[in-house]
Amino acid sequence: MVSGSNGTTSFMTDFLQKCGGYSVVDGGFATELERHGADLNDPLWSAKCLVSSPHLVRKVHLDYLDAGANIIITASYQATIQGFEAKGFSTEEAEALLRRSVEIACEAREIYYDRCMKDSCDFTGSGRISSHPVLVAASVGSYGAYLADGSEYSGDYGDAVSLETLKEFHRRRVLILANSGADLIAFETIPNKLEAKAYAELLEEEGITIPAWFSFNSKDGINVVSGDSILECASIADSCEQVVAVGINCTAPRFIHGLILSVRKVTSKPVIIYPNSGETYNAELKKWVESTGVRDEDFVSYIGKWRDAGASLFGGCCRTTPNTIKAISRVLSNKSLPSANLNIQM
Ligand SMILES: C[S+](C)CC[C@H](N)C(=O)O
Ligand SMILES: N[C@@H](CCS)C(=O)O
Ligand SMILES: [Zn+2]
Repeated sequence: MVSGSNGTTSFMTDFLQKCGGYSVVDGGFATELERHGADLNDPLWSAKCLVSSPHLVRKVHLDYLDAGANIIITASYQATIQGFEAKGFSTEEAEALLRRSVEIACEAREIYYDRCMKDSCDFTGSGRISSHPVLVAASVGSYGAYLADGSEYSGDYGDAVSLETLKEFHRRRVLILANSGADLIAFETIPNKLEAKAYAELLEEEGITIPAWFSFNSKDGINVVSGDSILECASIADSCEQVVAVGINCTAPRFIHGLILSVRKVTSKPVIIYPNSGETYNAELKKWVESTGVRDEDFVSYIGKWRDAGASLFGGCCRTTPNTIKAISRVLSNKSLPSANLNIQM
């Protein structure tokens, strides 16, 4: 894997080039586990399946690869040492589960590559598919995700939580994921500036050499969910040497266009977007309020606009499915179409 600033700088641009200019990220992971029957009403949320149903975790990764994803995000969003310990696991077991999240994603990628090899897809000498290279991104969800009360949608941790609290909370987990065999770290659903700063300082203090992306969430299209300025948050990401992409996830599609324009004002790093379906989450019930989201067709019809605004990595977050990703993949590979005609047939 890359190390040193030069390698890190070109990591994502090289990858995008290999993918043909744009890259497809996977879709909602936890919500896809739920669609397959997993009960995530648990403080560990999706990380519960690392213990109870690793085969389902692998299947969901594979479904997204089959749908055309170039980047799969591990099941570690809500996997924390503190969260596992609260469930009675030892520190060693908790750390092993974090590593396991990456192993499962890597296994899915191997199965996918083997299958493609058998189907004689276009393989390069290096054993990678030229038109469909795949990265494994180790998810790091926020401190608010660990709290399991939906606070990644408020970003309000109270005055007792300082920069140091957040750095100490994430330190060991980030170190383990950075040395787990993942290609990069996905710091996702970042709800406030303090947590972005904590991640940036951690990466630097620990001399972490694998690349990372920083992805924020918003509920008004102007600021991140805490009310902190997206410009300030994205600037923190821009200043961090290890960060190879900056963007927005788990945010309603209608806010994405304006947010891409804002992010682009403060960084020339590749912009990643993976919106949710636009539905609302009830953190108490751990359930989604249905019928308020956009249909896959509508979601994907925005892709041309988001691409024109300057994004280059596209996927989905909560309540999007392999169908959404299939449609995104199809739209992006149809390069001959002008943006206004980037329509899809589902
Ligand atoms: C992105 S939200 C839907 C994640 C779930 C939350 N941390 C919870 O445990 O309820
Ligand atoms: N990668 C996580 C993000 C939740 S906001 C998931 O898709 O479950
Ligand atoms: Zn989400």
